[in-house]
Amino acid sequence: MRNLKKYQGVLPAFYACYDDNGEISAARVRELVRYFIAKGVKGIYVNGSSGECIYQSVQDRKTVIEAVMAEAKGKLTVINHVACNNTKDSMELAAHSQALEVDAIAAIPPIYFKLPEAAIATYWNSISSAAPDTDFIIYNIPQLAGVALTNNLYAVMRKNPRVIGVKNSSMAVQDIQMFNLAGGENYIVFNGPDEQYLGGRVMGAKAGIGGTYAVMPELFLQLEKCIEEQNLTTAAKIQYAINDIIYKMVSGKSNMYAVAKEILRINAGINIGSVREPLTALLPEEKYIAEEAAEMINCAVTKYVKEN
Ligand SMILES: CC(=O)N[C@H](C=O)[C@@H](O)[C@H](O)[C@H](O)CO
Ligand SMILES: CC(=O)C(=O)O
Repeated sequence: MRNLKKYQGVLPAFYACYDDNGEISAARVRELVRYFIAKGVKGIYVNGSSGECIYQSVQDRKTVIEAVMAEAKGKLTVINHVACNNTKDSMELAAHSQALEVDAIAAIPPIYFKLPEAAIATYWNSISSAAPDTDFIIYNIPQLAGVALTNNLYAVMRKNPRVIGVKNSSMAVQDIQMFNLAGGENYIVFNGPDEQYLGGRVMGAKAGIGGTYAVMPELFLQLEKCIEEQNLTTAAKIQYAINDIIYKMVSGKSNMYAVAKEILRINAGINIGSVREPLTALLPEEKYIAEEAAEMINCAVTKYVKEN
């Protein structure tokens, strides 16, 4: 039986950290890692959607994970998403990740061309073969990738001993049940949608990876604690509060990650720049959205974390 304990808990998705010219800043990456260590999260998910991965060059992504590992090694579980939509670059990043001793690599399926499942399996297995001593996590995010992980494809992938589970970002919580039943105890399913962390955990996810945890890690850690203690009434209240905050974050035209980065500036004093085009930066007339969300987070932390 595999020991998957290091993956269990709250794992924020790591944001792209830019300097004032919009280039990756290693120093700002390191600052954000230190913030997560101080917050007490289990680990981080680097270079995923929240890391704006598809807008980063191979070198950008290497710079990010190198800076992450310089701070995080031995302190956080680190999962690096390495898929680049072509096998060659993805394998290069996989090998680079293994050399840096990340805990696991992850990959979305190839997007744009509609490939048969056998080609998707070959893509993932080729990537995994470039990191032969590193755990591999399948990233299922059909609403963005345009391809869904099926039970059949998952069964094929489990023949690869490096595959340890699925980060499931599809919106249906029963998908978590499906992957959990298929893999059993030797595999792990990560909840994707932050809005249903509670639902995902109840349906069998043992952990969560999410794009909004970074702005409110205390709330997700408290939610996780309530779930572990089977205090589901309070857990539901915290989940509702989290969802109000997320709805606020996405209520305008600005990209959600741009809003999140502004919240980090307001609440944590951390400046990691904005988002890379074609994502929409925080519009000046929508700064209030970040300010209101930041305030909502502080109120919820006071109510559910500090007063408990
Ligand atoms: C579609 C998408 O990006 N899903 C992310 C990962 O699963 C989530 O963590 C979202 O960022 C989050 O649920 C906010 O909607
Ligand atoms: C979980 C998430 O948002 C990511 O892939 O970065």
